[in-house]
Amino acid sequence: MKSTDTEVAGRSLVGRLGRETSILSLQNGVDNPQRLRTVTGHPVLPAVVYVGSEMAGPGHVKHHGGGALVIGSSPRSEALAQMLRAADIQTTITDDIERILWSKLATNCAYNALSAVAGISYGPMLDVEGTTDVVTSAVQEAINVARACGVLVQEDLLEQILKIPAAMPNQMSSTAQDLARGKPSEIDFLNGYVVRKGAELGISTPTNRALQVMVKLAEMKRKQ
Ligand SMILES: NC(=O)C1=CN([C@@H]2O[C@H](COP(=O)(O)OP(=O)(O)OC[C@H]3O[C@@H](n4cnc5c(N)ncnc54)[C@H](OP(=O)(O)O)[C@@H]3O)[C@@H](O)[C@H]2O)C=CC1
Ligand SMILES: CC(C)(CO)C(=O)C(=O)O
Repeated sequence: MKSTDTEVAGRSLVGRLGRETSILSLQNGVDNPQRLRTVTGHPVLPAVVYVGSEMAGPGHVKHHGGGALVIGSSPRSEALAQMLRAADIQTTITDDIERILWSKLATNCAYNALSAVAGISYGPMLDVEGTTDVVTSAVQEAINVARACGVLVQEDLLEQILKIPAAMPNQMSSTAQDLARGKPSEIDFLNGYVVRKGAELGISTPTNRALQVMVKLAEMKRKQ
């Protein structure tokens, strides 16, 4: 589910889970596992989802690239990973899930809002002069906030992020898909999270703020 639905969906699980049940959070953003733990009282395994997909119609999932999962380590993770691998889902376990969650968040901060506001797929985005500067600035701000939260991302993160448009040229961000479907976006949990944490920790995040506001304005326009 989307980050906007985490509490409602989590609460709906309360009373339906076995005492030993762990929950897997297959979501973008970095704070969903903690929010799910708070409402369910159950262990929650964070997962980072490396896939580009969309619902092209009822019962029709369109795959644009990727397909791997990285899940956080826990006593349950190996059994879960084996189950996922048996279903042909490439799954790895990491002791450093916070770093990977933040790296994915930086990726979402780079492209989701731009794809959503322009209604454009990733392929041609970097051809527009200045887009690389905006992406670089959004990623650098996210890295600064991650560092202030005690999380060091990989050194070549920006370089990897700049390769994504070539790797998933037809992908529209999940935020673009939300806007197109008239659904609330997750922007407050993506660029918005970086802005909130940045404000808390005294780190300036003007590019992420602008990207968040642009998506909020597009959402407002859709409602008019
Ligand atoms: N799409 C992509 O390419 C990628 C998405 N992600 C992340 O994965 C997560 C899910 O995204 P995605 O699958 O695209 O989202 P979708 O909007 O396609 O699907 C969300 C699903 O959650 C269900 N849902 C919503 N509220 C509840 C609830 N209270 N109880 C039970 N189910 C509920 C919805 O049901 P219903 O349809 O009935 O409303 C829907 O089936 C997000 O965090 C997203 O950022 C990560 C990587 C790539
Ligand atoms: C496609 C991808 C990986 C990058 O933006 C994504 O996570 C999303 O659209 O939310």
